Amino acid sequence: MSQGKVVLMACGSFSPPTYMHLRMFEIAKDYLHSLGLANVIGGIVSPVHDAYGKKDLVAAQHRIAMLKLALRSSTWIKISDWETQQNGWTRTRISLQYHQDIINRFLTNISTIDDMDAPNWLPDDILNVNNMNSGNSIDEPDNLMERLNGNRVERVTVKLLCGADLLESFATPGLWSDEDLETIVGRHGLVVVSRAGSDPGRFIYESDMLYKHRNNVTLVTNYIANEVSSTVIRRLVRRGESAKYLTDDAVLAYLRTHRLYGATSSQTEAVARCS
Ligand SMILES: Nc1ncnc2c1ncn2[C@@H]1O[C@H](COP(=O)(O)OP(=O)(O)OP(=O)(O)O)[C@@H](O)[C@H]1O
Ligand SMILES: O=C(O)c1ccc[n+]([C@@H]2O[C@H](COP(=O)([O-])O)[C@@H](O)[C@H]2O)c1
Repeated sequence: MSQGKVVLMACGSFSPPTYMHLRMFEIAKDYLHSLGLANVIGGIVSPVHDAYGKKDLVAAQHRIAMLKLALRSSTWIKISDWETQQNGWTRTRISLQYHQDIINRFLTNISTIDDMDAPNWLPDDILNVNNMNSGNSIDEPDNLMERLNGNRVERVTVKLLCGADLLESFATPGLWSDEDLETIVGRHGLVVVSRAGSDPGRFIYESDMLYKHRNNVTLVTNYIANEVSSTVIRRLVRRGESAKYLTDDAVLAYLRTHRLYGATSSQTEAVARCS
């Protein structure tokens, strides 16, 4: 049965963004559409706050600039800087809820946000509210929203899009709160893209919480496996080796210009000579 309108949101460091960070959106969207599981109307990349403190996490302004370069040809994946603008690190449950609330409030034009400018991460389809609401069946009508709006409005669910390694981090002691995980999986839902070395099906089976909510977890097999990661790119850059074709040329040029991850000036000059 269709799960209705969905926005996919990926959280992470993106330090730097790789082709796989963006590719997973395409793979997930195609899978959900081909099986009629959901109508994906947008994608959001939400880079983590600097205070997350992960090793090699460069300043958010750089990560966002690189994401903009990597996503300049995308028609449907947007970047949200909301997490990076908060006073400190934001838990993923809070971020999913925030983005979902804003989308649904915008959709129903609730008075508390009457004067709200549309955030630049809002999916284009949401901006065209009339199109959104025409001729769609409603799986779970929300009476409050219908009353407020006087229309039948289908709510949007923001689901967490992640790689299987992030799913498996749920078992890291003390990393996630049980209550948050229950909400993320039970209320939002997960779309998990396979990654070498991970067995998400078994991981779900072995977790009582995930097994209980397994209908809300979509596993997507990435048949064109690609183990590029930010770690790999940082290592190559640090060693003065080529990271070309692992991420966008413009991302590589940016990180060299700004000497990120130990990129050297000679690398910068080499790029300049070639372009
Ligand atoms: N090759 C990949 N296949 C599937 N998912 C991926 C891949 N690389 C990253 N992801 C997913 O992208 C999201 C953001 O991850 P993150 O920023 O940690 O990327 P990363 O490349 O794994 O970073 P790092 O190497 O710094 O740990 C996570 O959900 C992660 O699982
Ligand atoms: O919400 C939580 O409790 C939580 C615990 C651990 C990690 N996260 C999020 O998961 C993402 C992990 O990113 P990374 O680069 O460490 O794979 C990042 O967006 C974090 O905010 C979130």
